[in-house]
Order: sequence, then C-alpha cells, then structure tokens
Amino acid sequence: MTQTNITWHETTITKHDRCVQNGHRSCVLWFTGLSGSGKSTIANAVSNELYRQGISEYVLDGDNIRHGLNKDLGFSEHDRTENIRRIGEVAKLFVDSGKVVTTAFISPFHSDREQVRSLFAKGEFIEVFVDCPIEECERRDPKQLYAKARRGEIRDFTGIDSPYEAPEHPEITVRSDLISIEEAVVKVLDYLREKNIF
Ligand SMILES: Nc1ncnc2c1ncn2[C@@H]1O[C@H](COP(=O)(O)OS(=O)(=O)O)[C@@H](OP(=O)(O)O)[C@H]1O
Ligand SMILES: Nc1ncnc2c1ncn2[C@@H]1O[C@H](COP(=O)(O)OP(=O)(O)O)[C@@H](O)[C@H]1O
Repeated sequence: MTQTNITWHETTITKHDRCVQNGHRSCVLWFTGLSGSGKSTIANAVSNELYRQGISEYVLDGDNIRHGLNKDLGFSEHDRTENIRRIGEVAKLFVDSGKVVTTAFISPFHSDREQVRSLFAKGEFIEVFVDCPIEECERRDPKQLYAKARRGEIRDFTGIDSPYEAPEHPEITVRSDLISIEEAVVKVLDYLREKNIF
C-alpha cells in the first residue's frame, strides 16, 4: 500500500553535523557474496578495526536481522527482495546517524542492490563483492547448509537452486579464496582512506 498524507520532517541536527562531530564521513560497506564466502567474517573484522581506530561503526548481519526485523521473511525471490529493501532503509538511517555501517547479506539480485544504492548520495554506497568460488564455499560450509541443500533439506539455496547475480562493477572486490581475512581488511580500509571517509 502506498502511503498518503505523510510529510518528511527535516531534523535540526543534520548528517553533516554528526559527521563533523565524529570527525569522519559516514557510508555503508555493502558486502555481497555466496553463503560461506566470508561476508560476515570480513565485515566483522573491518568493523573491529574501524572501532579500534575510533570510527563510529555498526554491523548489520544477515542472520541477526532475520531473527528480528525480518523474521517474517523467507528465501523466495519476493522475500529476499523485501529483506534487502528493508535493510537498505535501515542502513540509510545508520548512515544518516553518522556511522560507517557494514552489512553482510547475500543480496543475490543485482536490481535489489542497485535499488539500495539509489537511496544514497554518490560515494556513500560502497559495494564489496566477496568473490569466492562456490566449490570453496561448499568446502568451508561453516553452517553445514550446503550439505543440507545437496540432500534436498533446504530449498532455494543460493548457488544451488537459487541464483546469485555477481556485481558487475563493485567498488571493491575481495577474492576470499586468494587473500587472507587480514589482507581483505587492509584492502577495505585503504579504499575508505583513499575516498577520504576518514
Ligand atoms: N535458502 C537459503 N539460501 C541462502 N541462505 C540461507 C538459506 N536458508 C537459510 N540461509 C541462511 O540465511 C543467510 C542468508 O540470509 P540473507 O538475509 O543474507 O539472504 S538474502 O540476502 O535475502 O538472500 C545465510 O547466511 P550466510 O551463510 O551468512 O550468507 C544462511 O545462513
Ligand atoms: N580469506 C577469508 N576471508 C573470509 N573468510 C574466510 C577466509 N578464509 C577462510 N574463511 C572462513 O570462511 C568462513 C566464512 O564464513 P562466513 O563469514 O560466515 O561467510 P558468509 O557470511 O559469507 O556466509 C569462515 O569460517 C571463515 O573463517
């Protein structure tokens, strides 16, 4: 349902004010990749390092959001699109609050990611493609979900019987089968410094 009779209220204190107070710009690092590619691991490691350096950060992680805000959603194409739409809106609020937000969602559909990108000012949405061959993700299988999907116990599993559309022009690509977690963190932080986020 489209809402009517709703007015947007500008706050007195703006995103700019909050960024000045924090001493850095805000943005979202949008990690995308197959299950087991390393999104959560790298997003968390990046956030830890940002925190250590005094940057105001926050992690939005797939499994956690699906326990609360999005617990009504499953893994159909429609539900994944709605999942990403809501998370995009939440990420926008966090960016407005002045934070460097890391998100770790498979976000398999190109159009959904581009829809989220369109919510942000230029340079605020940083797509991080955690690129890892499915064979390696399946070998890692940290939650034994590939094994279950292969046995037919999980339907619509990304990479098995549900598609993953790899980003065409991500701001950052991390080949998590070729570089270490530490090297991935350095790559992401170098990008943020190069773009004068902090
Ligand atoms: N069918 C199916 N396909 C993919 N993933 C599944 C599925 N069922 C459960 N899981 C678990 O849910 C996590 C993915 O949730 P996301 O919110 O990131 O997915 S999506 O962006 O809406 O596609 C995913 O987490 P990660 O392994 O961290 O990616 C899985 O643990
Ligand atoms: N270079 C790497 N980058 C990220 N994760 C790695 C790397 N090498 C091994 N791993 C392991 O792969 C697994 C990735 O799991 P996870 O971060 O939960 O992936 P995702 O969030 O994409 O599902 C973890 O057990 C992690 O320790």
